[in-house]
Amino acid sequence: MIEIKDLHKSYKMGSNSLHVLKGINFNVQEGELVSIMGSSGSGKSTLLNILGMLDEADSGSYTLDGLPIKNLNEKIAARYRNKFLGFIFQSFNLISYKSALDNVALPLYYQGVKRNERIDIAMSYLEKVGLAKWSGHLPNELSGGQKQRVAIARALASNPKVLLADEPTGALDTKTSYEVMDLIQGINDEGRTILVVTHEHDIAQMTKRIVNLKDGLIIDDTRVDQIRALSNV
Ligand SMILES: Nc1ncnc2c1ncn2[C@@H]1O[C@H](COP(=O)(O)OP(=O)(O)OP(=O)(O)O)[C@@H](O)[C@H]1O
Repeated sequence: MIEIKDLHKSYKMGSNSLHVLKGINFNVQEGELVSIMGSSGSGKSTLLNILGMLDEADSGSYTLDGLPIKNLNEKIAARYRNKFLGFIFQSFNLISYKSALDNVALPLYYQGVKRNERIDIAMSYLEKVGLAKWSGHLPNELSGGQKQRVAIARALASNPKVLLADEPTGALDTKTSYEVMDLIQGINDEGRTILVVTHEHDIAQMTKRIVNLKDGLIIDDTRVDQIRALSNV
């Protein structure tokens, strides 16, 4: 589903340049649930932004579902993003003056889906995340966990192949974090490919594979069941 080869990215700062990704290689198969870990500044968000087609690498290649992602004009990039990718953010990024239902329906509006159909689809995803009863509520009438559920329903509404989650539990307490990860696991069990950026080890342990970044390089890439097997020895 995702193939990354020798990816490099630097940021220019005046006459200096900061080399953030220094040759990243990794593949994600369809249906995987992968966490990307690493300390602050290791390049996690930079990598996620490139995977999300919000930024481009300086060199190397990125292939998404067989399509090379390079030099796309913004219109085509936006079409690919809508078709392939759903985003979940730490701060939920819900529109404050729209109801939960309208927030979930918004990506469908941009895809040109008719209003009645948009509402039906959005409602079915709110049901899926357990929030049908809250459909008419504004984001500030919801708890953090409920807001993240709405954001997950919104990410799913356009039926993307891959979900990209940037610190999805970063603003939540421990119990709510585990509930949101349970939901993410359930969505993955249905076959959806999911990448989760997190700096929390407990959260990464709830995925199936942990990729560790350090100073712009992958220093470890391990299946969680192997870690469990080793810790049981
Ligand atoms: N747009 C930018 N311009 C200049 N430097 C940037 C930019 N974005 C990120 N950086 C720098 O690149 C490095 C990697 O940042 P990045 O946000 O990818 O790390 P991260 O692992 O996600 O960190 P955190 O866990 O703190 O979010 C940092 O030193 C950061 O200051």
